[in-house]
Amino acid sequence: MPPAYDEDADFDYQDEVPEFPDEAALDDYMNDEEYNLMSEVFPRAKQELVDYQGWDDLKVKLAIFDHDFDLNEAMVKLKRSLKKKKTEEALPKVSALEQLARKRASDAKKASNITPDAPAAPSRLNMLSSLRRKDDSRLPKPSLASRLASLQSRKITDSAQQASKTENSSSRILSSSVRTQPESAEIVQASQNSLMSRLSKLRNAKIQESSSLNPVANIPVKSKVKEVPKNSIAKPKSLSFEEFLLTYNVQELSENFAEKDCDLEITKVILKRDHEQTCETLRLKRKHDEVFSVYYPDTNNAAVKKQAVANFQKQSPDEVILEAQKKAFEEVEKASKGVEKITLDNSQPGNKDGEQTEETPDDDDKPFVKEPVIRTHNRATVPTMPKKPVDLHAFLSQKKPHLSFVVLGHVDAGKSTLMGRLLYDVGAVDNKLIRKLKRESELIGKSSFHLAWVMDQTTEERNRGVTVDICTSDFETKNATFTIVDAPGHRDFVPNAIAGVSQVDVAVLSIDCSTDAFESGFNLDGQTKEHTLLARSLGVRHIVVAMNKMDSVDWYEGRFMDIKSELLTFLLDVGIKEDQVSWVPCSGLSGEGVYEKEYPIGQTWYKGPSLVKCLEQVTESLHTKGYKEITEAPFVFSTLDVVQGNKNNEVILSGKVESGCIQGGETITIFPSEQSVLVDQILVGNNQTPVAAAVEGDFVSLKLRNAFYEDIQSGDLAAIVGYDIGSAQEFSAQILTFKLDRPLLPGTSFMFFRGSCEQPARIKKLISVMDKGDPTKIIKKKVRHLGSNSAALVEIELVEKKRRIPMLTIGQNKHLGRIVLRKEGKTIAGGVIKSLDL
Ligand SMILES: Nc1nc2c(ncn2[C@@H]2O[C@H](COP(=O)(O)OP(=O)(O)OP(=O)(O)O)[C@@H](O)[C@H]2O)c(=O)[nH]1
Repeated sequence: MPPAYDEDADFDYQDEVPEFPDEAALDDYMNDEEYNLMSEVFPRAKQELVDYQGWDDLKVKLAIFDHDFDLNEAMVKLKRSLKKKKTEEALPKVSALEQLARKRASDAKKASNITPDAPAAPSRLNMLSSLRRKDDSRLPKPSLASRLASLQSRKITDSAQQASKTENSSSRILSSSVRTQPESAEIVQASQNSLMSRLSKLRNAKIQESSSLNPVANIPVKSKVKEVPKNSIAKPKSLSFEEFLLTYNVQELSENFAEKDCDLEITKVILKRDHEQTCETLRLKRKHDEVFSVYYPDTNNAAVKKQAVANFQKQSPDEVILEAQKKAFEEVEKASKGVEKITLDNSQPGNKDGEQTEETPDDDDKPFVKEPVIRTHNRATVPTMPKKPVDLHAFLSQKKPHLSFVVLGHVDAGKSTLMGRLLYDVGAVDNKLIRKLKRESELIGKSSFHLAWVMDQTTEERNRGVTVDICTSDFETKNATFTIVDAPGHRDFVPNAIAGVSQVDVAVLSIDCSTDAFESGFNLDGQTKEHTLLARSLGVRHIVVAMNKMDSVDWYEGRFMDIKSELLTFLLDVGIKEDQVSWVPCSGLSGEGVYEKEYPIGQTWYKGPSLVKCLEQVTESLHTKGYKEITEAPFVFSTLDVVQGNKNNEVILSGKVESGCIQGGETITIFPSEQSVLVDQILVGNNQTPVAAAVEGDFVSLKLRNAFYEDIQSGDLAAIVGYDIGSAQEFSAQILTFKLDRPLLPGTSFMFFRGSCEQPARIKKLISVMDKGDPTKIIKKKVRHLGSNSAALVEIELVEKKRRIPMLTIGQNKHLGRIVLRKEGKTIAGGVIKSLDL
């Protein structure tokens, strides 16, 4: 049994960012690009928060992450939720001016206590202050103003280079600059207050000058400084500019000092700080936007807008791939349509009478040949009586019980040989035919296949050595009559196997017991498991395991037991009960264990019945329906084969009586064409012997009169007049999924099989998931996807609206209400139809 598919392990449908228990978790969550950005922004954020309390690293990182690494935004948000530290500077009730006054007073006091002989060590303030003096010989560096000017000009040059780079880079980066331009303006605006706006004029003047000159050496700093009127200096003389700014942030400066009181150099320092901060923020933001954002032309610049629009009109790499994939699928579809058409075209109807209700498929849809058009006819409403009514009581009591069984198994498991042997041994095939087949097979060097050829009748099957189509053969023993359906073992013909399995009550599972053969048929892509799942899904009531080719392992009991134990585990896992399985060692080639041929002397450990005897026993145990049940049920027939008769409008339908009974002279309606036809004769067996009646379970041929051959296909259903069979395009089904490579989602497409009908279909809706052991127990109602090994109620929609499939629910018929879903060459689910949306 495949392990249950863990729905939630593989598929995380949550789009939200998860909760992070700690900093490490957040770091792990970020991709490389985000992590690098965080490493750049985070230290700056921490610096900004030195005056605040109540934060930790995780909180700060989360704020940055939540604001897409926009430091300004993150800080604004974070600071709102934090408290300022209660430092002297931060005391809310003391104004900046008052603090300044206090500080000056205390400085003055300290200065008065210092004696001239013992000069106090110069305070840091004084040192810095003295460093600024122009005539100070210890000052080799340019003044703060000149340093600022040089810095600004460097930044400007950088920005100019950056801008030109941006313009020449890819369309995406161009778009990035498009987007960030207005934002940069906003950021600058936001970070500048009334003081800043005035000072920006000064900065602009500086930018103009410095961009034309060597930023450091050539600027005549003093003269430049002189251009700005130096008003009274409000800054305490004892404070350096740096210290002054450390004491007061930009906001406080702008609020508490009149513009005229501002020292030019204070302004410059503010400018410097502000400019650096702005440049850094912009750089980070641009970097982030390039990586993560989708850009839109939100500028009034027509050229940029045009460029951005042009960029977006090009195909993205994803679109290129999707387009290529789409084309590839179209090619495949086109090719497969052609193949489909070649076979379907054989059954093209002629222009006969009858009302045509189907549209002619348009040429775009079907480029090669037209779909067969199934016409709808006027159906009869009044039943007709049997020509020569039979006493059904007497008929049923004389009739031997009948059993139909399918032969399943991996390719080359010896199915055809086994059935050939069986037919030969029970006398259904005469010696003459066997000799002829032996001669023919020897001629092409395949003498061991002569028994298989009893079943594999077409030239293709004989040449390839594999069964392609399903073929049926009848035989009879003393106690029962049988119909064998030989299904192909090759995986390419599983749809044919489905058609075969859906017709029968019992499956004979042929296992190749020769060395390593069981293992290759059972493991991986072997057909043994898939066939067993089909048998289980399609309502097979008993499985007889033919442990075949035992001659090749000298009837070794150990081999038999090993295979039995492994296979039984699987059968139990898929829901088959132990008493629904029988085990028979045999050899199709030599005949031991098939019918009456004794086992060789070496085989002493198996005392059970031969394969045929075992089938007789099973027939008896399943044959439980009596006269009342059979006669009261509506006659329903499923078609396996359609042959045109010799007479005009004569058609022979071969198939199985699914319920009820029929006699010659009665009228039936065939669906979906809804033509009502008279049953002229009922024929059974390999020799097509006429019989008076056919009852549930019988494989018969119905010779019909007044039938339109071209409107009948294999898979059609027929019923007694008055019983309606619909052709739904949508229906609800209870399915059991097998091992899935991918979960089933609404919209998942697959091939739908009902009997020998197949059509592309998709999941329309997942309604609920139920307990596998008890389908009445609903486990989950809101279902987003369906994993392996789950039982669920789903809505299925057939894709090809023009090809109608007649259907019955499981409540109406235990066999015909069963379905199989396959995808990419694998059986993915089996199920039953619960209700039809007619
Ligand atoms: N030793 C031995 N060989 C067997 C036996 N039965 C079949 N074979 C050989 O196995 C090969 C395949 O036999 P088939 O009967 O064609 O197998 P199959 O399962 O019908 O094959 P498909 O129809 O292709 O799935 C042939 O060469 C047979 O001669 C058997 O009982 N013993």
